[in-house]
Amino acid sequence: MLPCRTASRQLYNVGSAALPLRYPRCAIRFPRAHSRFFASQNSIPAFSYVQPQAGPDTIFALSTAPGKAGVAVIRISGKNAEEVSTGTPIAVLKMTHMKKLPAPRQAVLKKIYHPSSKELLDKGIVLWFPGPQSYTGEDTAEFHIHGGNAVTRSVLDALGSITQYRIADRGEFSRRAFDNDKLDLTELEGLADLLNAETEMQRKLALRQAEGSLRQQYDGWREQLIKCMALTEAVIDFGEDENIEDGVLNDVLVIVERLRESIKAHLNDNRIGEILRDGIHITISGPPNAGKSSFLNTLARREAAIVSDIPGTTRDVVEVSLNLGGYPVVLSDTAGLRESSDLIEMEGVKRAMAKISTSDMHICLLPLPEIESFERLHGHKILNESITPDTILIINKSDASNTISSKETIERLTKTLGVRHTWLISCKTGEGIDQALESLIDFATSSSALITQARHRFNLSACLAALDMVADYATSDIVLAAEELRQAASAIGRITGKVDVEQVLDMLFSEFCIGK
Ligand SMILES: Nc1nc2c(ncn2[C@@H]2O[C@H](COP(=O)(O)OP(=O)(O)OP(=O)(O)O)[C@@H](O)[C@H]2O)c(=O)[nH]1
Ligand SMILES: [Mg+2]
Repeated sequence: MLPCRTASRQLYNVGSAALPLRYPRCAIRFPRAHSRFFASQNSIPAFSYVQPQAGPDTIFALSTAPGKAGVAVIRISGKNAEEVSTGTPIAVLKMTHMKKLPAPRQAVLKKIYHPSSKELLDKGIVLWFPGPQSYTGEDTAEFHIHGGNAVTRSVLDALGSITQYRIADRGEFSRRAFDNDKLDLTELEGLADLLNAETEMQRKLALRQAEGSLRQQYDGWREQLIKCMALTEAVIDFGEDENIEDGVLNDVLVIVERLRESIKAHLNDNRIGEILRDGIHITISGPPNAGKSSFLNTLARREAAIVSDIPGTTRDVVEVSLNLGGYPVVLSDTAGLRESSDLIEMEGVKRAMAKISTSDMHICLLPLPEIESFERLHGHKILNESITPDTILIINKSDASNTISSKETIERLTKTLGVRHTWLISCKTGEGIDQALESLIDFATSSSALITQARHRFNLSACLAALDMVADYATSDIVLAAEELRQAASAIGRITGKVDVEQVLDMLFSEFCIGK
């Protein structure tokens, strides 16, 4: 099987001209569907197969933040060297005066010298990670040195003096890890998010993704699709052959149906992953004087918005960025919703409505003392327009009215407005605030793998659309069904960065023993 694989890799690089290479090597009859397969490889997006970087260069960079620090880590990565006299081993040996490389992954304390002038630069820890058991998959070394500016510069200069050593480009270590199949695109995105995470929840989400939570899920789906592709191709080419079992197509449809359900459920997640990554946008709206600005200030724990008993105090949108229980939140206070002849106030109302429509979560705040009149008037026009079943109704000023006698009114209003959640609070006494906060946070809790990027959602939707077509074509035109399966697999492959025809062939060979 190995020569086959090698030939196939060459195919990727040189295109269809190299096709005949694999036939004599594999000594198999090559069916017509496979030529269709190869022909379609031209449509694979550029990043689906990443050409390894040309040249034998070894890269190095300061991996810790620049500036004064206790320790600075300099990382070096180069192609796996056959001999210790090339690539990464050179720096390790020449700069520490060691006769042989240290044991892999074991810290050794060494003096560090300039490789040509032999000048002593620092004393630090040296770590050696022979490829492929390293972050990049290449031979890698780390120097943990003193974190002073002059020390780090001297060691970086010394590394730069070694032939074919160069400073790494931005993200080049990770790029090499991707090229060497150590990480897929979702893990790389998770890693980037982890470095940018500002709240506890963002950290957890990014770490889960960097650890491969999405990769496992998507790779599993892709594997299933590849199996379906192999089965369908076999039916196309050997349909009449007695080796093909009955009901193969049915098996494909069962798998496709299962995948459709799983992908649909994954897509139907209220965008929680993206929201957590980018921050939850919550808008507070309601009639004038309901206590919207007071609620914003209570959550922000500062006087971010002006509070007064004059209705119509807030005229514009006031935004505050918060960390609510580890979740990044952008909270917007808005102008009170009411009809007015004041042009400025109406502009504020317009802005409030626009904010509500673009936010991830909408809170409608009503004052308890006026709740009866709201019910009698059936709210009012603008207020009603802003409320959807996803709106969270918060009744404020519980201290200013009898909550027991209002209980029934609140229940009726909740029903009339058709909202699912209603909470009772008092910004004045703090009653119900903690529960409201907790419920707000509950909205964003989930332990499953979450979609974190619009790119994933786009490709998953494309995959789902292609799977819908598979079900449609399966009985009428199996060749088109096979093409839709290929589209579905490439859509998933575009998320992880893998689109590889080789796996389909492997699966086909193993399941049907072609050429036996
Ligand atoms: N008793 C009581 N008064 C409150 C409570 N919350 C806010 N208030 C008072 O209600 C009045 C209006 O509060 P704001 O927070 O300015 O109300 P708003 O909804 O932002 O009003 P506009 O900006 O005019 O739309 C102020 O006098 C607050 O002190 C509460 O829980 N209980
Ligand atoms: Mg206000």
